[in-house]
Amino acid sequence: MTPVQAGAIPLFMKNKDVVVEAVTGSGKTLAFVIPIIEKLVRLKKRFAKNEIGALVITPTRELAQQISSVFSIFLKDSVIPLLKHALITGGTSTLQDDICYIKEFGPDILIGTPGRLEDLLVGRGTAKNYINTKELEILVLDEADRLFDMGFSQSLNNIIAHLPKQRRTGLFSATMTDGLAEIVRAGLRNPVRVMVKVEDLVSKDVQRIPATLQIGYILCEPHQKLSQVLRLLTYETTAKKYIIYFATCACVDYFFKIFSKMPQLKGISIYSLHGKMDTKRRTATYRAFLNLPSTSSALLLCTDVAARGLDVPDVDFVIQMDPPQDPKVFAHRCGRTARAGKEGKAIVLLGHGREEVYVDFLKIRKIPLKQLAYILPGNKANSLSINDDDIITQAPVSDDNNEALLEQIRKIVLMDRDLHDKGTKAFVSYIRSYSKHEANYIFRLKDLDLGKVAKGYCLLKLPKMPELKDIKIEFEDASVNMDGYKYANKAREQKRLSKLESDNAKLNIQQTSRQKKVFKGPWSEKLAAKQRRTERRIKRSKKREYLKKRKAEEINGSSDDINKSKDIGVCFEDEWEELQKEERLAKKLKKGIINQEEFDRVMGLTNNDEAEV
Ligand SMILES: Nc1ncnc2c1ncn2[C@@H]1O[C@H](COP(=O)(O)OP(=O)(O)OP(=O)(O)O)[C@@H](O)[C@H]1O
Repeated sequence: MTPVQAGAIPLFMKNKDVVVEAVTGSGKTLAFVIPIIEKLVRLKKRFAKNEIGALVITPTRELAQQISSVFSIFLKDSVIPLLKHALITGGTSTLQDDICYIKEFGPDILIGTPGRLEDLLVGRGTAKNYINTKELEILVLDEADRLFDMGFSQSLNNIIAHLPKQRRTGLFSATMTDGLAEIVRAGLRNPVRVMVKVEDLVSKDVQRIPATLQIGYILCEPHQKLSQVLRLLTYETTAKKYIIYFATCACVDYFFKIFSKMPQLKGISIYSLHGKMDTKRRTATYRAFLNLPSTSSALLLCTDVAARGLDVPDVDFVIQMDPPQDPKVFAHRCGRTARAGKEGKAIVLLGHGREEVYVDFLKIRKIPLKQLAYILPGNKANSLSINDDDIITQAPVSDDNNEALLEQIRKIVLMDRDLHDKGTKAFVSYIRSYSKHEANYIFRLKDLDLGKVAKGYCLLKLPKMPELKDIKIEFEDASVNMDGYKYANKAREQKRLSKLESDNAKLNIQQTSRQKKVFKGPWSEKLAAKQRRTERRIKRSKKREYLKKRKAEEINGSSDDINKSKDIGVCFEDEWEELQKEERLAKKLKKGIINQEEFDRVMGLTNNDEAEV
């Protein structure tokens, strides 16, 4: 057994509730799979088809799938034929499908994600719960701290409220919180805490990462990140399997397209995985990456959906383009390598200045990081040797090779407008995600050089977004004729062209209606018209002034009207009517009941009069 198994299994078997915290890849899965099977076997009891004896809840489908496959090893017909387990995650099957399956198959152990489990165990809306949990013996929450996060907490509370109080409960994670509230919410009774610590053999410091994991960081500018990643991928000759973490789904989509078109990465199979992918594609990608032969070179671009719990064999290198929004996820991401005693490396790219504070922030959390050199083209050998102490260098002010690389990518982007759309979406989503960092005293949007980020995303033009409004950005805008910028997909391009045509037609109509009508008559007429307009303007302003005064006097109680009217020398009875008429017409014009032409006609304004207004 691994240390965490040696600590947790006997306690769980002795009917204790357990809270287990042990570093990534230390074997926590077996620490609950074995006691669940052992306990249910010892019961020597047959559960009814709609009853279950154990429930394992995880935050992601992939993790549930993985745990289910660990159960399969033990519950194959020939080994323990009496117990059955089922994977319930939604996404690929409907609720009705799941109910039919359970009715027919009658599993004793359910493994799943909170949403679909809630539907089955508690029922939702008018739907009734189908599964009977009265006989439930064990509840396990894997990646428990994540399950207690806002997104899952309601479903989790509903499920837990539905389970019998007389049960054993186990919480497992590499980053269990100390929060008592969570333990109470999960309904643990007198829980025993199992913590497996790792000690650095040299410094004797306790750390929260596996002893075989080395974590390094490279300082660079936002527009140098891409070249650093590409150099890491091409220079590290011994590594075969990489995982690269990005901040958002849109970033994964964009860089997946870019990486797939880079000649430098020819020969490496590239996969992408994120939460907004269609479930079938997501499962297929995960399986394909999982089952790759150990000799093939492969790269998985993903979000934090693949940060926790996934046990992909032989991942040599984890690269984080950016630190995660939730600092707890940092150790989980790194922990996809260096599992079960194997060696592994993880690297995070940080910006100069404020972001460097993140290193100390992690150190306090017992996650030690070592600075690595900015990788220049050609310096393969020592740039990645995390053990080498004298390799600390700053990124060079100019890196011609980096500029050439960005230019190369911009050319790729120019080949398909879809890449420009994806890049813009990725950039916008990145900025939004950066502004939501939990450690926001380190990651402050106002300190981020957005121009350099845009350059690093190889944008051809800056998008309009509120975050960019008041910020001064230095950005070299590539002069692209957007109207002529085509989609590689023919149907999409055709659609764009049709839209462009109709937009242009609409614009023309608007422009024509707005265009001034040019006066083409003789000079003398033009002058007379101008004279008439000036007179009218004077009259109108006098009227307005008079009416204003009159109103003020009405309010003040004075009634010396006639004298006042003589003072301003206006015969206002006629003009009062004219003014009222004009006002009525102006209202109609505003509401669109009449058009400008009718207004002019009724008011006695000729086209010529109006021409220069
Ligand atoms: N006793 C053991 N002997 C050898 N290998 C083991 C043992 N227990 C587990 N392993 C292997 O160790 C690897 C990691 O195990 P597991 O996925 O359970 O880690 P974990 O602690 O849950 O990690 P994470 O925190 O990332 O979820 C797996 O490949 C597993 O097969």
